[in-house]
Amino acid sequence: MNIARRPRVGHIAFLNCLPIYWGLARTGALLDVDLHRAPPDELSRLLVAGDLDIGPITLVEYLRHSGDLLLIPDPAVAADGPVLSVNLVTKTPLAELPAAPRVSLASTSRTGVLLGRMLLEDRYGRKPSYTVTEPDIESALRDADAAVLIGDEALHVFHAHRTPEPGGLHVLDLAAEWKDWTGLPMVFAVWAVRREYAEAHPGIVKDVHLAFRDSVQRSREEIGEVVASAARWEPFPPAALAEYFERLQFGLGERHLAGLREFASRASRYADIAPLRADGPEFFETPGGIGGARIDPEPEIRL
Ligand SMILES: C=C(O[C@@H]1C=C(C(=O)O)C=C[C@H]1O)C(=O)O
Repeated sequence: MNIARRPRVGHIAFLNCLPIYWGLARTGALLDVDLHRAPPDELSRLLVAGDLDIGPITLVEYLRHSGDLLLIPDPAVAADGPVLSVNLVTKTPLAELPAAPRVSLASTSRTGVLLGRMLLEDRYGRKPSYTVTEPDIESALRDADAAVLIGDEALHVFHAHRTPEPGGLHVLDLAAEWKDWTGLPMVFAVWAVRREYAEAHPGIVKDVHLAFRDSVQRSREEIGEVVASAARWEPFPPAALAEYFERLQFGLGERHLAGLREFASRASRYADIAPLRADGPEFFETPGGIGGARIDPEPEIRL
């Protein structure tokens, strides 16, 4: 009997991850992982607790637990400018927001809400009081002047209020604000592996990494199909989905790492987050390098 178990891998239950997982179904790699689909706060908790082996973790929780984790360079959920789905939603224009506004923070978010706090306090000079609420707009704005929302709900609110109307809500894209403030991309979620799992199963980690890399590449090549299949089930028109997937970035380049480090150094002033090591973040070392032989070799295809 084969007693090996599949790696337990997280899947954020948001549209933004569709292009990351799309290709796993196309290549069959989906059958080699035990996939858990949940909101990002839940996935982060499971990875930190050791109930998942590899997968997405919101940047703030990665920074809190970086000693137990190794970063995988892609995928990631990032944006260099507007992301459309991490928003500060206000009842008045930002300039008219009270000096001490009541601000709701979506319960599913750790990174977007901390970014919102940084901007409100350090950039816009407010002294908010915060409440964590359910992640939908009605709950969030019931007793508040403003709310930080993420994911599909934030994307809905963005589209509903894209064209400002008298008495309507105001939507501020926090990744765009971050870029304006720092000149850098914003990284919302990274993929990480538990350190002990990486030590015990480096070949599996490498294969999972390469499967995700292939998947994202395939999605980019077949983006029309990704959009068409999402549009069948999701309440967004194809053009909105195409625009969204165009905005999202799914890997960590040098500028993303600079953005990540900048966020980490500011974050340690707000929350119980230790500064990153000077040479951090620490990456999973792919055995044989990314271009090296696969642990589970595939026949080479020659044309
Ligand atoms: C861009 C997004 O990034 C998300 C934001 C997160 C957070 O704020 O903690 C967590 C995971 C990411 O998927 C989004 O969900 O809209």
